[in-house]
Amino acid sequence: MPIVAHNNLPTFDRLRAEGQNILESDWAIHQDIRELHVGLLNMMPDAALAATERQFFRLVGQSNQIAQFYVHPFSLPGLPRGEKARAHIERYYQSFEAVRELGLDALIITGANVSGPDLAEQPFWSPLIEVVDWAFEHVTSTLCSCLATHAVMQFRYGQRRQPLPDKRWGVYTHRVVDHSHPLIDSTNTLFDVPHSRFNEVSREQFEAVGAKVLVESDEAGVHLATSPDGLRIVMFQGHPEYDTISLLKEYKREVDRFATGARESYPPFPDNVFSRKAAAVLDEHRHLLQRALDRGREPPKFPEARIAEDLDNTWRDTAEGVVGNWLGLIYRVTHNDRRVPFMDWVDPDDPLRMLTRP
Ligand SMILES: CC(C)(COP(=O)(O)OP(=O)(O)OC[C@H]1O[C@@H](n2cnc3c(N)ncnc32)[C@H](O)[C@@H]1OP(=O)(O)O)[C@@H](O)C(=O)NCCC(=O)NCCSC(=O)CCC(=O)O
Ligand SMILES: N[C@@H](CCO)C(=O)O
Repeated sequence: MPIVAHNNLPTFDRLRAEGQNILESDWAIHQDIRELHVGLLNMMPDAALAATERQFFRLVGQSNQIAQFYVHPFSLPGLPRGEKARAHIERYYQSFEAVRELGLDALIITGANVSGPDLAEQPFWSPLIEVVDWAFEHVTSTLCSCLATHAVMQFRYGQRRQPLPDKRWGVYTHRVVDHSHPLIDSTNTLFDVPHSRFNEVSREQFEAVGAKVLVESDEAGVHLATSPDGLRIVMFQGHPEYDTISLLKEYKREVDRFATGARESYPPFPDNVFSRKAAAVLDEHRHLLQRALDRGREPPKFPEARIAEDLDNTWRDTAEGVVGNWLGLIYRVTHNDRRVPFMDWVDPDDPLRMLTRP
């Protein structure tokens, strides 16, 4: 939440000049204080469905301890679902139609697991476009994660993601590229973000369509970019919402796939995740697993608990900071009627310029 400039202390001028979020006192008095409504379009596969819910609820909830947030999860027809996940969605999720009817201030779209190279062939393609197109006109800002970013870059901006030679998988150091943007002007300038993807949209592709690249990694590429207007679509390629154990879970899944013959090669370690001690335990497991397979014996149990207790999380506080900035910016420009994306004097094509009242 912004600080109110309730007198003429020179510090306010200095902070304003830095681009800090300062609320003028006459605006503060008239601000329409209310709760914020955040949609969560959860496209993650069944095994990660509830974990992903928790991750984004946590990020939104912990980003600000004062404002009230209502998070509205919904999903899309066309995503393959087992019985349990389908029942969970039917019981606890809203339909897109119901969400659209009541309106949202913000929308988060998760990543998804897809098979096949062409996103446009996926069964969720048309429903996803419908949601994003509606949101672009009616929701103040949409935050896209990973595959959702790739989909938006393809259908809104005509830039197709490219397959990577090897899966980009691990935790990587990133730098803030544009310090002046209010989404990241108060974060650390150097911070970590997990990535887990086979595909990539490059910096050149973002820049070719006028998107603003805000956070990038030498090793992992672009993490954070926005639509050319600076706010209406916020695109993550990484997974700052991931739990400390998420990449370990994915590694364990790959080891299990090797054990059952579903993958040929033993999986590499995700980058920068395991300590030397953890790597030694996992190498030992690989050795025992290979020996069991060679002798036709039951594979040993994956040493998950031993590894989990040794993992560090080096990305969460920055993730919360960015999400807090995002929700704060949305609050400043959103209309009191939650079905209307912007207050009357905000220019949808340049909403950040209107942070100071005309
Ligand atoms: C790795 C697995 C399979 C792990 O699930 P499992 O059911 O096997 O887990 P498990 O070991 O049996 O443990 C079950 C417990 O762990 C929790 N759990 C499950 N997955 C978790 C996760 N990722 N992070 C944190 N907790 C997790 C469950 O809620 C459950 O908790 P309780 O017992 O407490 O209930 C899953 O998380 C998964 O499918 N993740 C992959 C997600 C994915 O596809 N990402 C793609 C996005 S990337 C993208 O968008 C693609 C871009 C591109 O293609 O380039
Ligand atoms: N954007 C509104 C808050 C949401 O109703 C205001 O600043 O008054």
